[in-house]
This record gives sequence, C-alpha cells and structure tokens, in this order.
Amino acid sequence: MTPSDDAFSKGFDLDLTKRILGYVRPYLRLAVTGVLLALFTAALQPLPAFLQGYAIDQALTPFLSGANTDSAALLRLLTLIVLGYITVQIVEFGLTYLSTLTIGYLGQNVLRDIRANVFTKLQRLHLAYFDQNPVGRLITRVTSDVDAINQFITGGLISMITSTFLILVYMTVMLTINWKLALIAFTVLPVLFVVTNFFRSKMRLTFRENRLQQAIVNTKLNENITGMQTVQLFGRQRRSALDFDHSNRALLTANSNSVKWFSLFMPAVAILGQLSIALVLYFGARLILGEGAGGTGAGAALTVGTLYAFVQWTTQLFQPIQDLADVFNNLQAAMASSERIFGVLDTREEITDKPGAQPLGHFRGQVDFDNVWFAYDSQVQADTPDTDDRWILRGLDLHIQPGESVALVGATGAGKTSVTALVSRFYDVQRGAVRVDGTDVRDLPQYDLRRHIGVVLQDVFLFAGTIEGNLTLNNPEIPHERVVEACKYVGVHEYILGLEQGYQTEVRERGATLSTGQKQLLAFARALIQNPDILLVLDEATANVDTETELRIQEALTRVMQGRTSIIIAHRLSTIEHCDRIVVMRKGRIVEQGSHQELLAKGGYYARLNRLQYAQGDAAD
Ligand SMILES: Nc1ncnc2c1ncn2[C@@H]1O[C@H](COP(=O)(O)OP(=O)(O)OP(=O)(O)O)[C@@H](O)[C@H]1O
Repeated sequence: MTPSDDAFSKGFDLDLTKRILGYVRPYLRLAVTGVLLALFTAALQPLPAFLQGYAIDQALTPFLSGANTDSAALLRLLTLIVLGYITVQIVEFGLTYLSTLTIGYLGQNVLRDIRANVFTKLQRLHLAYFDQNPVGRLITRVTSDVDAINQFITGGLISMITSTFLILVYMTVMLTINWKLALIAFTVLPVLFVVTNFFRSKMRLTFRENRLQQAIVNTKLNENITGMQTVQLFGRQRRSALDFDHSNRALLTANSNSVKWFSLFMPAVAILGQLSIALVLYFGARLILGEGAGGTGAGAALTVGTLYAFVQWTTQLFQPIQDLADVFNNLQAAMASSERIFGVLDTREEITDKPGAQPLGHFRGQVDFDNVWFAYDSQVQADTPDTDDRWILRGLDLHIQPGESVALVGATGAGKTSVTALVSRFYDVQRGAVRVDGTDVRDLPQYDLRRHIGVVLQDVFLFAGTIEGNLTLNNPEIPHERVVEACKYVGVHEYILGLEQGYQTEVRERGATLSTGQKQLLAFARALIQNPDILLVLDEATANVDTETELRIQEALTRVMQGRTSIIIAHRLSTIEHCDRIVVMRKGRIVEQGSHQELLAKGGYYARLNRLQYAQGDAAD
C-alpha cells in the first residue's frame, strides 16, 4: 500500500465536500425527503417513554396510593395509553422504513453515478496510465473508495443532521419536563462523546492496519495460486508456506489489536451508561423524596413516571451521541477516498481526439513512420538528447505500402511491439510522426483509426461470455453467418462445433480450458470478423504448439493477411519467410530490411538468426 492509499490521513476538506455534494444534487428531492423523514422519526423517539411514564403516573400510582380506586376508569385510561403507544410504534416503524429506504436509495444512486464516471474515465485514459497503476489499485478505486463516499453521505452528513436533531429533541424534552434532572443526566454525555471518539479512532487505525495486512495476504495468495505450477515445479512449497505464514501472523496481530480495542469499547460505553442511569436514579429519587429535606414524597418535585421516562431517555441519548462521535471519523475516512477517486477523474487524458478531427472514411492501408522518436517515459521530451538511454525508438523510418506484409524481427526489447502500439496510437510519439494513408494518427479520431486496425495480440484476451460473444465482441450487428465464415476461413469452425454448445459455449476462466493454438485461431477469426484494413499480429512464441497446430496457425495467418497491410512480429522465422519485407530492428533502429532471400544473401543479423533457429530445429528433430 502506498502513502496515497492511506485512508485516514486526510483532514476535512470543504472543496472535496462540495464536489461530493455535486453528486447528490441530481437527487436533491430524494435527499430532502430522506432527511425530513429521518427528522420526523427522530421527533417521535421520546414519545414511547413519555407514554409509559404517563401510564405509571396517571393510571398506576393513583390506584396504588389510594388516590383513585375506580379501577374500571383507570383501566380504560390505560387502554387508551396503550393504543396510543402502539400507534406511535407503527408510525415510527413506517417512518424509519421510508427514511432508511430513501437514504439508502440515494446513497446507492450516487455510488452508481460515481462508479460509472470512474469506469468511463478509465476507458478514456491512455495505456501508459495502466502501465503505472496496478489493476488492484484501480479496482479499489471503483469499489471500496466509492463505498467510502456512500459512508460520507449516509454515515457522515445525513447522520450528522439527524443525530444532532435527535440529541436536541431529547434535550429539549428532558429540560422542559425537569431541567434539574436533565442536567444531571447530561453530565456523563461529554465523557461518552470523548470516549467514543477516542475508541473509534483507535479502532480505525487498527482497521487500517488490518486492511493493509489483509491486502498483503491476498497478494501472496493470488501469486501462489496463479503461480502454483512454478511453485510445485521448483519445490518451493516450504519456502512459500513460510513466507505466507509470516504475512498470516502479521494479519493475526493486526486483527488481535482490533479485537483488543473493541472488547474494551463495549464495556466502557456500558459502564458509562450505567453510571448515568445511577445518577439519574439517585438524584431523581431524591427529588421524589423531597430533596433530602425531610419531604414526604407527596407533592414532590418529580413523579415516579417521569423518573422512569428519564431513565429511558438517558439510555436512548447514548446512541445519537455515539453516532455523532463517529460522524467525524466517517467524514475523515471518506475524504481520503474521495480525493483518490477525484484523482482518477482528474487525470489528464493524454491521448485525446483533436477538436474537429475528421474520420478517414475509406482506408487504403498505407503506414508511414517518419523519423519517429519515442519513449514510454513521460519525462522524455522532443528536445531530450538523442543519446538518452530512455529513447525506445530512435529516428525510425518505415514506409509500408497498402496491402504489403512486413515482418519485424529483432532481439527482445528492440522496440517491435512499440512500433505496433504506435500504429494504433496507444501512445504519442515525441518526435516525428506516424501516418496512416498520409494522415498523422494524432489528427484522426481514435475510434476511426482503431476501427480499421485489427490486432492479434500475443496473449489472446477472452472475456467471460460465449465463444460467439468473444468473436463479435458482443456487437449484435455482426450476423452469425459472418462469424461462421471467418471461423471456417481460419480453420477453427470444426473445433467450435465439437464443443458441447458450439458457438454458444461459455468461455470460462478467461479461456483457461482452451489451448494456446485454439486461442490463437479464435483471435484470427475475431480480427477477420472486424474486417480491418491494417492488421497487426503479435505472435505467441509458438514453441509449445504441436506441428499440426503450428501449420494451421501459419495457414490461417497467410489467409488473414491476404489483401491487407500487415505488420507481424514473429519469433519463429518460419512464420514470416513469405512476408513481402522483413525489417530487422536493433535498439530502436532499423538495421537491415529486405525479403527473406535478400536478407539471407546479405549474410547479416537475419541470416545469423535464421541459421541459429534452423540449427535448433534440426537438433530438436
Ligand atoms: N508499457 C511500457 N512501459 C514502459 N516501458 C516499456 C513498455 N513496453 C515496453 N517497454 C520497454 O520498451 C523497450 C522495447 O519494448 P518492446 O516491447 O517494444 O520490444 P520488443 O522488440 O517487442 O521485445 P519482445 O520481442 O521481447 O516482445 C523494452 O526495453 C521495454 O522494457
């Protein structure tokens, strides 16, 4: 966890609050209704205890003291009070239900809006952003950080209003009925507020530590489960178990601290509650008995019923006081979360469409790299010296004619994949230009550019869904016939038909049940269905594919390339022998280019690589 993940270090911030409230504005009516309902509910709270006290004073005490012995009349009065009591409870039930529903609904709607905003923002962000921000962290933004904002609204702002109101209602009622006893009942409240605040902030700190340790345990679990094959292959079980045990123990300690504070908190609150009741009982009884001045109790300053009601009100006052102590913590925790969410929302979109960018319409498929200098490092600018190590492409000049197939070859890290990423404008170049059909890719709408480019990635990404959904990318406009045609063309149709539900078979676990070769063929079919003008193929090092599948892939590739500008990165030279041109790259520069035969004749890097691979092939045979 980075310092920016610290959910508890941020103080209250008015600007952030205003921004969060901006999300509530569309639901203002809902918010006002929710708060009003909650206030009505609050106003009813002291009534049940009042009615109970009233029953004691008006129906029971007169009978017991002999002041009124008409038991039938007293029973009628008691029935009326009980009916009133039940009515109050029913109304309170209805109001609580409606206010909880309204406020919950408000919170959930705000959450949905923020989640949607973050999601659409993420979709617009440049790939470099994802290089720098791990997936886990981004998911936290959309899930727990967004939840913290809900807490801010419901547990923070709304709770602040309703709890304060409730406290005021109780206090007013108590002061009006007997101000002396009310003041006695209030003496413990400030202590309760301070104690609750202290414990809650302690618990928040331990909770934060829990979350941190839990995240570490999760990461370890994730790594070990996904890398189980490597763990078992290298006999790393014991070491991994020790490592896991270390984190597991740290989590235990963190959880034990939470439990420690929590188990202190509950009895502390309970003892304060009992203390205030004891005070109310003692001083209330003194008031009833005539304030220790030898009074007889008759005509005393307090009735038994009122004392009974006071005991209840004192206990009930505890809840809003505790809630109020929590409000501050809730607000503070949500501040850091909202700051991080707005951090994502405010990230500058580096790859944007120019205002008025016009689509090309028809693509011929010409691709030109004009003296391209490129680095992933955003610190590298156009004026950075040529000698800087951070440059990935160094003055690349590459011109590909419509329909031409070009293969990029070179040692790992030479910059081949970067070339293909630039054609799709996943990154912007620092110097020079990448052009498609003579137009700088920065002048084209991204959607239009990428619509014409088909990419077959090294690691074929399959979404959860059916095989057909994966092939069409859930575009309902693509007819089934086109899907079948493409699959037949690349030779994967028979295989799909052999599956239990054919094209409607669900792909599970990102296609873990499919072989590498099958996934490759599906990727070709997917690219073909989109009918791109330019094709970028980044081949898997097909070492673990059997010869027959390799031949199939090879055949599919040749077919898919037909009539399209194609840029291929292949680690197996046999895959690219038939390409129109082979471009050999080294450290971001082109070192040689020509056809397979020409390059062999030249006897340079390519010829050496070729000899090496054939020698390996022979040895393997
Ligand atoms: N997303 C990225 N962020 C930062 N640096 C990157 C990124 N992708 C690649 N690089 C760096 O750029 C250099 C060129 O990488 P590139 O993937 O283009 O090489 P390549 O020739 O395709 O290599 P390979 O054959 O191994 O796929 C490498 O040094 C790599 O570390």
